[in-house]
Amino acid sequence: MNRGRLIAVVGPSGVGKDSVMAGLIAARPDMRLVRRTITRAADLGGEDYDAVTPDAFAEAARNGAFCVHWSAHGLSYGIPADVLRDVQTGTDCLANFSRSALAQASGIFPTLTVLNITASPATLARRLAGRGRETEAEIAARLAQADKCLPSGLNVVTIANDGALEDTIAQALDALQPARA
Ligand SMILES: Nc1ncnc2c1ncn2[C@@H]1O[C@H](COP(=O)(O)OP(=O)(O)O)[C@@H](O)[C@H]1O
Ligand SMILES: O=P(O)(O)OC[C@H]1O[C@H](OP(=O)(O)OP(=O)(O)O)[C@H](O)[C@@H]1O
Repeated sequence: MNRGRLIAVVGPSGVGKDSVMAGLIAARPDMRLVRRTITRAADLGGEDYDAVTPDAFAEAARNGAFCVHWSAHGLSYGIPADVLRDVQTGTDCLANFSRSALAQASGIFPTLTVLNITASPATLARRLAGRGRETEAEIAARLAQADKCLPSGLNVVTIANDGALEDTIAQALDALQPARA
């Protein structure tokens, strides 16, 4: 079977995951940019997501709407179930992911590829404040979780995003080639 990859983009809050993903999709429109379901108020920016209530999320999860879901920052996040079908039929799918959900995802997606974005603590703090989506307390809580480890044994590409976004995107595009094993 001509399998695609689930490309899970991970890294601390404010590191630039959504920004890098936007650049990747602009250069590789053949990939699917996964639209997540999140129990976050609508229209807060940063990414296009399906905003739902906690009750609606729980019901969707019970009904099998997600292939992977997790909780973080007091929110629930779900990856639509049809991503599994797309990957199995050859489409590379790009998703903003939790480091804590990678072990779960690797059991479902044998072609899981992890794009691990890093930046210094000072860069993270500056970017989160500049983004303006979270309160100061929420930003502090996110910065406290910046150093989470990745599970061992995964296919991981690590790229620093302290410099120009264009450079990071170019490195990521290069690292994600070839598209097929
Ligand atoms: N290389 C970069 N240089 C400068 N600003 C950046 C860079 N990458 C991302 N940003 C900015 O940092 C903020 C956080 O980026 P975002 O993509 O939302 O991160 P994440 O999804 O990892 O939380 C945004 O305001 C974004 O425009
Ligand atoms: O387990 P972790 O790797 O710490 O990730 C926890 C959550 O943080 C990010 O969410 P979100 O996009 O809401 O936040 P961010 O933009 O501030 O990273 C990421 O997509 C996960 O859902």
